[in-house]
Amino acid sequence: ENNFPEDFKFGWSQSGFQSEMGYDNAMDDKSDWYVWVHDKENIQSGLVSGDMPENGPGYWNNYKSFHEAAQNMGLKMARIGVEWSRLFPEPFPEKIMADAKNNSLEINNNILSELDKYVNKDALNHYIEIFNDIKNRNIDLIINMYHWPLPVWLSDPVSVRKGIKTERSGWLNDRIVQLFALFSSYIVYKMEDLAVAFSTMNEPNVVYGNGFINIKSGFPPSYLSSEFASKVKNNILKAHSLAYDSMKKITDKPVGIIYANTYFTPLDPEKDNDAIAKADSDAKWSFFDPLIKGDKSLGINGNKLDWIGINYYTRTMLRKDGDGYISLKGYGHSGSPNTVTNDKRPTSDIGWEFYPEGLEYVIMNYWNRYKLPMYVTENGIADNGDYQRPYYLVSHIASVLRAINKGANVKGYLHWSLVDNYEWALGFSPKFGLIGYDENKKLYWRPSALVYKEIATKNCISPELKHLDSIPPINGLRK
Ligand SMILES: OC[C@@H]1[C@@H](O)[C@H](O)[C@@H](O)c2[nH]c(CCc3ccccc3)c[n+]21
Repeated sequence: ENNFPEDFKFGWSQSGFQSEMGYDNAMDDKSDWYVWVHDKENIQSGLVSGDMPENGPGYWNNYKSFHEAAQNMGLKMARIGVEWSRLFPEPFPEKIMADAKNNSLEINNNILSELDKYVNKDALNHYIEIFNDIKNRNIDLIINMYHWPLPVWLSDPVSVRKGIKTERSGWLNDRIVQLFALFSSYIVYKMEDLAVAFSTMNEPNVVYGNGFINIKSGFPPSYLSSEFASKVKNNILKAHSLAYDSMKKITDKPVGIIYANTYFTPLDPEKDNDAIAKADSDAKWSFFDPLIKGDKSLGINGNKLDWIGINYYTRTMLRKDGDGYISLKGYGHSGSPNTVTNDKRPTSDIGWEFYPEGLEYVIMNYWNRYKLPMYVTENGIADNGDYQRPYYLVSHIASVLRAINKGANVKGYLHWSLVDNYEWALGFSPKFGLIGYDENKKLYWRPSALVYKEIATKNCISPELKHLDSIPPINGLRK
């Protein structure tokens, strides 16, 4: 079958912290990530770029130009993140904090209406205005509750980095389980009619993986501790589970979670194959089995997911190492920028390897294991020249279609991202946008935006574009 299903949605994904700021009145300086990227020691040590998110594309103000571009491109779905720190720049009331601390918080209608007194009304009304504009353009919205920043009254990452004991230790402090569920329920309580689906979190695995294991990633708190990493993982699993239950009391709409995925490949298929299964269970099933099948030790009784968001960019090359495995540099996320890997695959502006076939296999892995509906919620490339993106776009969308034709229930493909934005510790240099913006924040389309428009409006990869479902020609441009 060449056509995507009738109700399949092509769209884009976006997060608050990376895209909202850009004008003085769009400032949100009450989040841990804001503090983190302004921290002098983080900048001096090179842990973060020194770029400032307040110089971003300013979605908070010019969201209409983003939405106009998306509508013009024929896009029918957006996954947008809300920022806890914007909505609640000041702490929740004492009583709520105390109840959450001893895990005795009752999330019900009167506590939700109580929060009306503490929410930043301007921020709340502005998010509702933005989401109404999306709805009025017949674009379906998935609201995501958490995409890495936490309010500063919950998280002081510089103290954690320094090993200074603090109550504001973010996901390390058990109280966050109930506080996150309360926050997520409040968003549904106020915005239920504006979304077709909800996600609790974006890439929880990156939060503990980059925060406490790959501490050179520049993610807060950059504190090496596998014990802390698993503590955060467990609190996040509990928080999602409680949030799911509380949200489902207020809405029948599907509630899912969005996860960072890679396709594990063996360096030597003869020798390294059982490392793949172990890596898959460590990286994926150890997170999803508790939520879907239940986990007594975590007090989760299963069925806490209506859909799964698949984020995919590239593969990871593994080699067996004892009864474990190691991932190899030079491939996948750890290639060198703008060159060619040993597998003759081009790499992006930030060194990520071109590996579209992995997306089909990752989708099939999840489908065969859980039979849950999926969205591809992120896929894209840092490619300022738009040299590879036409090929990247078509070959990954073709990979999704192969999975659909094998029976997987994939309901949409959301590209990362519509417009260039703030790439965390790397700042503004990686250009993931189909669209860029100039010094006056005026949007300009890269050629791939027209390729995506063609696919989205025709709901298929038209014959004229089929040739792009291939590895881009590696010519003189590459060293
Ligand atoms: O790096 C591009 C995007 C980010 O801008 C999104 O906020 C984030 O959801 C996201 N995840 C991934 C794949 C996993 C990853 C996360 C962080 C750093 C490197 C890889 C790529 N991306």
